Amino acid sequence: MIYPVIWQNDSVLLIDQTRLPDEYIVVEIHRSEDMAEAITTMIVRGAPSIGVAAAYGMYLGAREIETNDNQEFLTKLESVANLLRSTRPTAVNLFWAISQMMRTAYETVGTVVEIKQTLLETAAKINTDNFQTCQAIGDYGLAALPITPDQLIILTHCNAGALATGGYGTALGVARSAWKAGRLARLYADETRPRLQGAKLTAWECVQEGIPVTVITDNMAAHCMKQGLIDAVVVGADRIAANGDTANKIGTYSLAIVAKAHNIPFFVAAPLSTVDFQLTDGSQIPIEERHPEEIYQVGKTLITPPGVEFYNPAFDVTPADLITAIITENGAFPPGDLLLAKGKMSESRYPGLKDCAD
Ligand SMILES: CSC[C@H]1O[C@H](OP(=O)(O)O)[C@H](O)[C@@H]1O
Repeated sequence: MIYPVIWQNDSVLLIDQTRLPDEYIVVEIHRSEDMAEAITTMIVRGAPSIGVAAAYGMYLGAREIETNDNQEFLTKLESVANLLRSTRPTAVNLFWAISQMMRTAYETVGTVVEIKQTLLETAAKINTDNFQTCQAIGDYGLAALPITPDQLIILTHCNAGALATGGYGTALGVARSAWKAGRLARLYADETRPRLQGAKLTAWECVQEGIPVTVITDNMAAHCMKQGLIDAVVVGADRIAANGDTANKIGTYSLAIVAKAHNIPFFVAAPLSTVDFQLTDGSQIPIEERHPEEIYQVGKTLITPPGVEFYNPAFDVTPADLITAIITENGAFPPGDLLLAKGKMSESRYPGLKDCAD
């Protein structure tokens, strides 16, 4: 099993996702500042993964605060939270995880030393819970997939796999569950310009586990659908508004339009910690813009002449009416029924779910 974020020997180990598939490099993170850098530079990436990473980053910052005064500790911990909040704006899981860690710090009755220990335990719980959540998403997704006489071909976009989560994956979790159940013939993976998470990361995960995978360029998806090669599209999410509008990797919106045009079911797979119930619709989701170098440079090759300008939004928003169902750890729901999905979650699990403030 692939775990992108591991606590070991008093430090956080991250699979460096910028080095895959050529090299499998693990980096050790000891300080919150280095964790923030790892999130910003996408050494660790994927909405749930950066939530887990931020949670451990909160602990790494907390353990460096030298005081026995609880109020001074909490004030300084807010500074750690603000540093981690400044890394990437779109994935609400980052803000949700930080919110859980701050809630833990405020609600733990004890010494600063005891609060620090509880913070480490909370980060570990967010990590292991996400793995279990993804397994539930995978199994509910399997049940939601179309029933076909033959095995299915699923198309996915970017990487919503084990690398993007606490393990197992969301969209790839559905593919894994279908593969284990003998219902998946093959996964088609959009390469996903400009960062190529599909070609580099989704393909790598499939090869590691012997799941048949075909990589296509993003502009081939419509042709594949027209040829009848695709039975369903399953993607991840970075932030979902209360009405089901979903922010995900750039290119997801056009994929949803093409799926609709070909009457192919389009699923979003995401934990409920990805739903921002404070947003009424997708127009309020902040969209990260990244450095244009990601567009004009592929490896060491420059692909555009000097003198051009660039626009590099890392995400787009798919309207709820293009989404067949949102698959959560509590089941698959129409995009407009997310409050019903949340209602099925025991409040005691994450009381802070409702305050995923940025
Ligand atoms: C499990 S959902 C992961 C989600 O995050 C990715 O974005 P990035 O690679 O920029 O962190 C992509 O949108 C995936 O669908």
